Amino acid sequence: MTKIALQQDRKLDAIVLGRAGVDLYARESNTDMADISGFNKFVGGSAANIAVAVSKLGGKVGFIGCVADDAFGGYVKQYMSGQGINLDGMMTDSSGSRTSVAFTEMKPSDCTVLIYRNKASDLTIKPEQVDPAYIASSKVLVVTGTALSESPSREATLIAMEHARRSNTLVVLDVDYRPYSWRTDVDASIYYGIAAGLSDIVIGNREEFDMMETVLAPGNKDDDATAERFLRANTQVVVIKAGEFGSKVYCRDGHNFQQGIFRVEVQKPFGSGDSFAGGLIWTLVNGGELEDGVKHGSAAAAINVSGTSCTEAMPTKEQLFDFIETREQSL
Ligand SMILES: Nc1ncnc2c1ncn2[C@@H]1O[C@H](COP(=O)(O)OP(=O)(O)O)[C@@H](O)[C@H]1O
Ligand SMILES: O=C(O)C[C@@H](O)[C@H](O)C(=O)COP(=O)(O)O
Repeated sequence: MTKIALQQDRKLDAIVLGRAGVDLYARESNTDMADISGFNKFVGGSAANIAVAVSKLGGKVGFIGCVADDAFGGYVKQYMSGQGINLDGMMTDSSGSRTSVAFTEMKPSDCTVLIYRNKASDLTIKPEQVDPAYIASSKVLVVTGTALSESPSREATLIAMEHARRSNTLVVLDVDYRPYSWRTDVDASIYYGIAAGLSDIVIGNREEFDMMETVLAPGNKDDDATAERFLRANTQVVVIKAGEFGSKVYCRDGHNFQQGIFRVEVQKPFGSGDSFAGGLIWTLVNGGELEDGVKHGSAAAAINVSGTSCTEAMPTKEQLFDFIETREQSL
């Protein structure tokens, strides 16, 4: 079993950096975008989803991001603070940028998710708006990688990671790769490479590691070789997620293991990665073993994909343990 060393004397368990926005989910299941009659409104965005996941499990969570100075921005902040999330690092931009908005179908597979991110407010966050003392008040900094896609958010993210390293705040990178946010895969792989080297734990799926290997190992599909390549600099753990095939975990000391999934009736595929990260991080900040963290992440993801939203379908601690007790894992 593997323990991840963490500073314990911190006010917050985790600060998540990235986008918080509005998610509009189709009212009808198994219906194409063109035929949907309307949408239900929730708060979403990869980073907000992870923050809510950790908070609902009982963690003390903060957030670094930016929303627009408008009604959607207000809605996102109101919901997140209602979830007990500290918003000292949440900025509001009045320059005409827009809070990220996602529209989704509600289908178990081949599910369209359209994200409107023209002039996205989250990407306007500036390095000088990132407070090193805030980062030093947390056990973990979780970075969602889309924040690296554009300046000034890119520089804000890199300095946040640098502050975290200086204050012994554990850094987790959730790759969260959205191809349309980047000019080219080469650009993306270079910035992700820098960010991965600043991270203690790197979490991504195979396609995301393919992108990160664009320059260094184009065409590689071998998870073992990928892990070896990324277990460098500060990185102690690499997690390679594989949807219905579970996940593989590699540690710097040579230990590795796999985690299967908990089979459920899937309502929609999105939200799995964010709930997985939430369950894993919540376990680690509470002093749990890495193996248990990955199992909790896998269970939280299964619960989430069987629900009809991302944030609202994140489980509480009681729901998570009840679920694990009553379900079989398929390995
Ligand atoms: N259909 C599913 N049923 C149960 N668990 C799932 C399912 N899809 C994904 N998961 C769980 O969620 C984790 C992350 O999902 P994955 O799709 O790999 O992430 P991402 O959305 O970031 O690509 C998986 O490793 C698995 O544990
Ligand atoms: O990340 C977004 O901006 C929108 C999300 O809230 C959305 O629901 C989604 O696609 C989450 O997917 P995942 O990150 O692949 O789990």
